[in-house]
Amino acid sequence: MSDVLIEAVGVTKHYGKFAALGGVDLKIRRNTVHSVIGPNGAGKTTLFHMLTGTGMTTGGRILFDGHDVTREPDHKRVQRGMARSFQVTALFASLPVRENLRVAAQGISPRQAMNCWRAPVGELARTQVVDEVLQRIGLERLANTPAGELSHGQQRRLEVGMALAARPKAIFLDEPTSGMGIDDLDDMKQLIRGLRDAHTVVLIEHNMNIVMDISDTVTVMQLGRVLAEGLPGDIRADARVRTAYLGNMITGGKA
Ligand SMILES: Nc1ncnc2c1ncn2[C@@H]1O[C@H](COP(=O)(O)OP(=O)(O)OP(=O)(O)O)[C@@H](O)[C@H]1O
Repeated sequence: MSDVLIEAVGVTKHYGKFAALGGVDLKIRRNTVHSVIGPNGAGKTTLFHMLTGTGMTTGGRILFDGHDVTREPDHKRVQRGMARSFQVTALFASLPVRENLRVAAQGISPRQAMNCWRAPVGELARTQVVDEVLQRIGLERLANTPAGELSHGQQRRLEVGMALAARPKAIFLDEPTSGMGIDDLDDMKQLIRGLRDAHTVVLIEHNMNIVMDISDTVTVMQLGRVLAEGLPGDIRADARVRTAYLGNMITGGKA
């Protein structure tokens, strides 16, 4: 089995004449936290969309777990083991945390899950997955609390849990710490860091302290291309990266 789970080869994405991605090569190794950073408009979200199948590439290839998935729609890639973290709006506010996770573990939309005629398939296995996820996201004691009553930080952890409930090989997190208070950041950091034992994490994150603390590999994008890639320490010290960020953001207060 290859060490690489996800590979992008010369991926381009054009919107009319504008190249949002100008030929991106990327290798994401299994069981690592791989962060994608870069200034606003660098192409991070577009790259996520191409990797997860939310959008289709203009050119190049995307390989996942040894399969060429370039032309596969997102739901097919989900079946192969890719998951994106849900948005808070995808949580059922009035349903307990446990029930939200149970719905996600069924791999179907919340609305379908509300269909009471649906047979309870694999109930035991699902309960086990839900228990595992509850523990991972540190919400066991709030399992019976409606999702709408959780703090913002807890809801963001539940979003990650919703993606985990599908037992993905790769989990894509787009700014999982956005809007979080300082108290919640450490919990999220530990959660993401810990995912590597069973998952591969691809992360877009603007908080440089977090990126530098929890990443195995950092890819820096600029103007739709990869500017630099390497270990966090090397990226922090890279002169080109500092220039791209106008010198200060990348230090994350730890220059
Ligand atoms: N649907 C679209 N049509 C035209 N241009 C687009 C479209 N989506 C993205 N772009 C452009 O592609 C470029 C890359 O956008 P993208 O959202 O991927 O950047 P980003 O690195 O995620 O930025 P941010 O950090 O601000 O989220 C930007 O210049 C953006 O305006």
